[in-house]
Amino acid sequence: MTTGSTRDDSSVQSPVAAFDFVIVGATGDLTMRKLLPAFFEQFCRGRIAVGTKIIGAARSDLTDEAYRQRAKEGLQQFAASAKSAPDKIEAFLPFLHYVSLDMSDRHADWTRLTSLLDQDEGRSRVFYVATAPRLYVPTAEAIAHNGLITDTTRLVLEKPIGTDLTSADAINDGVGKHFREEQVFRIDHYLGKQTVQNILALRFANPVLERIWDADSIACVQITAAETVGVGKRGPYYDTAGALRDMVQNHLLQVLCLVAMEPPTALSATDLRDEKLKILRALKPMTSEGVARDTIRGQYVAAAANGEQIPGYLEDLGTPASHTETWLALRTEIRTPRWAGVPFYIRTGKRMARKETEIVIQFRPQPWPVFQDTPEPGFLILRIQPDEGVSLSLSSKDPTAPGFRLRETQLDVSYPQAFGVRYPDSYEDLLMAAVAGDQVLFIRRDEVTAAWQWVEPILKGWAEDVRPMETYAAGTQGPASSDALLARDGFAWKESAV
Ligand SMILES: NC(=O)C1=CN([C@@H]2O[C@H](COP(=O)(O)OP(=O)(O)OC[C@H]3O[C@@H](n4cnc5c(N)ncnc54)[C@H](OP(=O)(O)O)[C@@H]3O)[C@@H](O)[C@H]2O)C=CC1
Ligand SMILES: O=C1O[C@H](COP(=O)(O)O)[C@@H](O)[C@H](O)[C@H]1O
Repeated sequence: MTTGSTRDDSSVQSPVAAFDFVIVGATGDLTMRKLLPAFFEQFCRGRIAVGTKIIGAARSDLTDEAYRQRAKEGLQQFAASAKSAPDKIEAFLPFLHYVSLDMSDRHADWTRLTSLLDQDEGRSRVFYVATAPRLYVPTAEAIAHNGLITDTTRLVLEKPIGTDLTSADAINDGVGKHFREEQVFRIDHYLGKQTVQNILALRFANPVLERIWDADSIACVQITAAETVGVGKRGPYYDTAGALRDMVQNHLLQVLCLVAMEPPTALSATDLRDEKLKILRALKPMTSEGVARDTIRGQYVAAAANGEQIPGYLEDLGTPASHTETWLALRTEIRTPRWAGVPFYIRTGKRMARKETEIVIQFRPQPWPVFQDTPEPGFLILRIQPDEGVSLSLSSKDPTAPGFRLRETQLDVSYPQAFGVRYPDSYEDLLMAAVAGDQVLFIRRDEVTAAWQWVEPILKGWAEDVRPMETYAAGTQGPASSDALLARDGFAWKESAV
């Protein structure tokens, strides 16, 4: 893996060879909040060579100067290093250029964009499509039509890749007419998170863990991605997606794959993605009965929490009715020898009680009684965000009590403390990996297909209402029925202490 090292915040690294990076959708939310700040952080670390061009493209009529001014305001608001290094912003802005262009229109005037692009065939050229997904194929076609695809040209596609298997196939087929699979970089920003990449390090660099990483030792796995925010400005998109398409089909299935996969032969894009694909294909298919039994969906309603009145989803959206789930929980299994019979639970939602993304590995209990107290089940918790780290709970002898009384204690590693650095945003690694042509952190077409194949029966079951929508009060962990999903198997959600 060429990416993923944790960096000393003060260290300056050597620049990568100058490249051309076209952001299609350059005035949008994603560009301002994530993409430009990511490049800026890389610039602060010395990674952006003189001669690099970051070319914003959108239909709005802007000059380079006006775009740089917008970018500056965006960086001041969203870039982590903007406050400590304000002078760097001025030094970074000249790398930015702007082209006013409808990138989905092959017959528009592409001369300015063409003239900005370097003609050196060996130079890395990236088109990052940060527009609505319906523009992905027309944009790829227009780029091809205007003769801008070299051997070292890459196309980065934002999620979502489709809303179901058919639409995903249409996007993949459409861009595949012009770009080879090795040139297509389907982004999943969870793979850019250091803590997600660290799942591989924990598992495959620590034999003590890998040896107990199976159904003999592990009783269940819980993956939670809880957000406190609502749908914000992205309501119109979200209402057509819902939590299953927005979080599970991509991010959380990818996380599950990293937790469950067999060791790859090497950390190459092919080996890693082959192993993830095997897990996606081994997920127990959801039947209609399975959807009714093993899934729960919910929508948040207005509630008071922490002295604050939180609006419901319909108020957030400004609509009288919606059938979109803002929360879900599900149970699945992986049909491999390693995982036979181990339930994997996934839970995600908006407007939950706390922001936390974590993976809980619950170990099997002690098979014979030694102590009068029943030891707590052992847990290994991988904290993806925001309190990045890992903890292992151990039953320990309570020194304040007579005899052998047991208490749960923690071995805890906080990554920011251990490494003493700012944690880079996930887009930093991903953008630079796309420039380098390294696909290890990107999703291959067959993974997208397999993920949709598994998700589709759930969408169908929900469309047929085999599992009716529930509501949950904003600011809570979701509908009460989610406890029953685990209780049935003798488990409970492991909630972090607050
Ligand atoms: N925002 C986020 O947090 C996330 C977004 N995404 C995905 O990223 C993509 C972009 O999202 P977001 O930034 O929120 O969207 P926005 O609506 O904020 O921005 C869309 C951008 O596309 C430009 N645009 C629209 N049509 C064209 C066109 N024909 N040619 C060139 N530019 C065009 C718009 O500018 P103009 O109107 O001037 O052309 C604008 O810059 C979507 O696919 C979204 O699902 C994924 C994960 C998170
Ligand atoms: O892709 C998305 O992810 C975010 C959550 O990302 P995180 O890095 O903050 O965990 C989610 O809010 C958004 O709805 C979804 O589209």
